Amino acid sequence: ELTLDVVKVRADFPILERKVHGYPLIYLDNAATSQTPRQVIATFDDYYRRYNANIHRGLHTLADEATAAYEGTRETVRAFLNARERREIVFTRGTTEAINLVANAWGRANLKAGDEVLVSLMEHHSNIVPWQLLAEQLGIVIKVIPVDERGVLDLDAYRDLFTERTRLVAVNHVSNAFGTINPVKELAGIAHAHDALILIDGAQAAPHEPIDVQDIDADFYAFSGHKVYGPTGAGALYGKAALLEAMPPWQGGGEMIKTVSFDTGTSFADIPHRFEAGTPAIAEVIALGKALEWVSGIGLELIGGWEQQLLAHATERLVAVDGLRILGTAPHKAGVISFVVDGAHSQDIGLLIDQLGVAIRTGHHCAQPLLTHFGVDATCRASFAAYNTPEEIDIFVDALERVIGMVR
Ligand SMILES: Cc1ncc(COP(=O)(O)O)c(CN[C@@H](CS)C(=O)O)c1O
Repeated sequence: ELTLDVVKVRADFPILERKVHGYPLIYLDNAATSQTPRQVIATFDDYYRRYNANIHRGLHTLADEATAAYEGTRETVRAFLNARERREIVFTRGTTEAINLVANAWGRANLKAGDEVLVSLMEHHSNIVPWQLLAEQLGIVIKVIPVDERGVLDLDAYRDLFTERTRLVAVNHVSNAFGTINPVKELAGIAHAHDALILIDGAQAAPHEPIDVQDIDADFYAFSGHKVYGPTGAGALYGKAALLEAMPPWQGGGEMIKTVSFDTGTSFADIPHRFEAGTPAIAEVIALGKALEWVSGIGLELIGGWEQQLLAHATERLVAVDGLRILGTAPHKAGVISFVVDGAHSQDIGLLIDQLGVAIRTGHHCAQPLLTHFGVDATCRASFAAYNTPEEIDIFVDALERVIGMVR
């Protein structure tokens, strides 16, 4: 079957030529942020050289060109998520802002004291803390969906958690700490059967597999551009049109209004601009569109298949390391591996392996409740992308063996 041409892919990433402490960079922290292809980098240069202007307002050529490029990305994101309508795509800074938008614009208008929100134990803090803030301010109740010893969401417990007060399920599509891929279509069906909505945090799914929000029947879906080979500062919230239309704005300012008057009050813009107050990160949004075009040019299925091969190779090599324990052993995982090593602190491993040019992440990965449940306060985490290779994984594991020898 078709396989990804990793040499061709790597040629698009100038940063991969870098040396770190004299060693070739081995970048395995893609769950934190992915690297940026030259086509995306060039977008910034082109924008600021040729058509930088504020959007939606000016009636001049540059403003028209900037607006067309910005709104062109809305169509690119619509297609990427297979949303029905372009107006169902709201640009945000990223996943965190998207989730906060839902919590504040939908949550405050629709949740009242005693209403229940189901959140899984494997959530990232950006899909926990906004709901905790609402719980403090509105008196809503957060219930935690447990996971089993593999880091797989407990579906039976999920079903049992629903009551007539359950209004929303907030879950990630893929765990950034353990790599678990959740059956979001099934989770959505169960939520809807109980008249609850579902928000899906897609930050770690968007880079690894095709997303179809209509097939999933997601009510809200969020992702960040910088994890899908795009820039920081641009991401998107998908929301069903009927839900977005019924939501009040969450930030006030220019762009999100139709008319403003001290006498007759203010009327708000239609969706999605109602949720895009002020001057946005124009170049970043345009670059996000270019990143998604780059991904589609390679093919997400091909990227996902390649990462599965890398995950299998890395898992095979890591399980052979003496004293190493992998956390997160779901049968259905994305390219993320968390592990601990007996007798060695994760942070020490991360610092020392960096001296050999290898970039992994160590710590709690903004998933403290999950790690605490598994009895650790930190793990080492390697996460893969389209430009990684089996040879890089071998260099990583050989370096890991060396470093473990030093710290033990
Ligand atoms: C599942 C999940 N959900 C939300 C976020 C937040 O994305 P932002 O672009 O920062 O808003 C992230 C980002 N996780 C990074 C930084 S903590 C990681 O190293 O795993 C995520 O993985």
